[in-house]
Amino acid sequence: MKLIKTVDAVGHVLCHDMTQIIPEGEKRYKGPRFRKGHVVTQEDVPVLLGMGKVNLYVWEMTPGMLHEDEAAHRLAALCLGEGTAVAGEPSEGKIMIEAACDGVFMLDSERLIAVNSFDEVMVATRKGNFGVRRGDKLAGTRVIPLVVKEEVLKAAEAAAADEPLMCVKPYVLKTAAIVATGSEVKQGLIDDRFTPVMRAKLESFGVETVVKAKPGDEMDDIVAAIHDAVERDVDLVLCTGGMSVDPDDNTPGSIKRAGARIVTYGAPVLPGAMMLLGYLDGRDGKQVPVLGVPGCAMYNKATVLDLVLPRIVAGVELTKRDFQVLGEGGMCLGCPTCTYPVCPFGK
Ligand SMILES: Nc1nc2c(c(=O)[nH]1)N[C@H]1C(S)=C(S)[C@@H](COP(=O)(O)OP(=O)(O)OC[C@H]3O[C@@H](n4cnc5c(N)ncnc54)[C@H](O)[C@@H]3O)O[C@H]1N2
Ligand code: MOO
Repeated sequence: MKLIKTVDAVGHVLCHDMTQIIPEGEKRYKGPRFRKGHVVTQEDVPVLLGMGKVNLYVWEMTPGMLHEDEAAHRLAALCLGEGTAVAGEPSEGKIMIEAACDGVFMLDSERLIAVNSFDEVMVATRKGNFGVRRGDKLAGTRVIPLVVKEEVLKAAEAAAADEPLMCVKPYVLKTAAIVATGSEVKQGLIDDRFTPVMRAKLESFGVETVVKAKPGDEMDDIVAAIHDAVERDVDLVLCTGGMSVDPDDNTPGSIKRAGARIVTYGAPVLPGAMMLLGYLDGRDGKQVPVLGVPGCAMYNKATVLDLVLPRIVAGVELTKRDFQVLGEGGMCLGCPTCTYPVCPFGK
């Protein structure tokens, strides 16, 4: 910070707000006329002199220093992957990033930490792996001081390693089969309550249920229903029930026998500990996700399914680690009134 004559201040950055008071008349006003961070222009000089400001405290804009707004644009550029966009111009040095389409918001947590490890730089985001709508806020970023050494930005850019930190992947899976297991369901001893719940959930991601099967509990029948669904070229197969330890809980074994490459049977999430995810070879090398969804998903508003479905529908192939990391925050608190997704579940 240095003190300079106002007449020499063009191009320099103000260090604090400048209050203007016009006591009467049409232009009666009291408030900040120039904001901290404002870059003084030629036209501002007479206004400042008229406010009695002969001298100003300014940041020195020496070569190699960037104004916070320019730095904000540089930081935004690090963030912007597929399906994201800048939301307007920087305001007081902060720039916002929003979703350019519906989809699942994904970010690289490790590189985000690397960028945030530089003292004068910050990028704050919403939690990754959740569904967002077009126009939703995703992230905000700024530098902390009013002016910053360009070398700090360069270091942050190197930490981001030429890859956007975040993206919104649009939902690409369009059709599903629901295979509702259970002899009681097949025989009509109870109404099938699971299929409508799953159909509505899939629909909320734009997935239409085009095949419905009730194969009972026999493994051969469940395998045949899964194969039939894949032959009909659905994008996703969702099997309900029969996921636990009863002797006639044959769904995991059937999914395996159908030939699925099993990613996980079990997840550190409650409800939903008994979920299974595998992939089956479909037409033209397509990898078809096959889900085994435990009974809790028929009953609870939010389960493990909600934590993984956005990515699955966006065509992201999940790994065992994607499930392992769900443990922290993976316990639903069972609040009397469920406010999911505005709650800590999965966060
Ligand atoms: N000894 C253990 N028992 C249980 C465990 C365990 O680890 N050890 N896990 C529990 C958990 S957690 C869950 S979740 C459930 C898993 O249930 P399943 O997926 O095996 O569900 P089912 O046994 O097939 O059915 C449970 C219940 O829901 C009814 N059901 C099933 N499908 C439908 C449908 N389409 N429409 C209506 N109702 C349906 C079914 O008739 C049963 O009443 O296991 C716990 N037990
Ligand atoms: O663990 Mo069950 O699959 O939580 O409700």
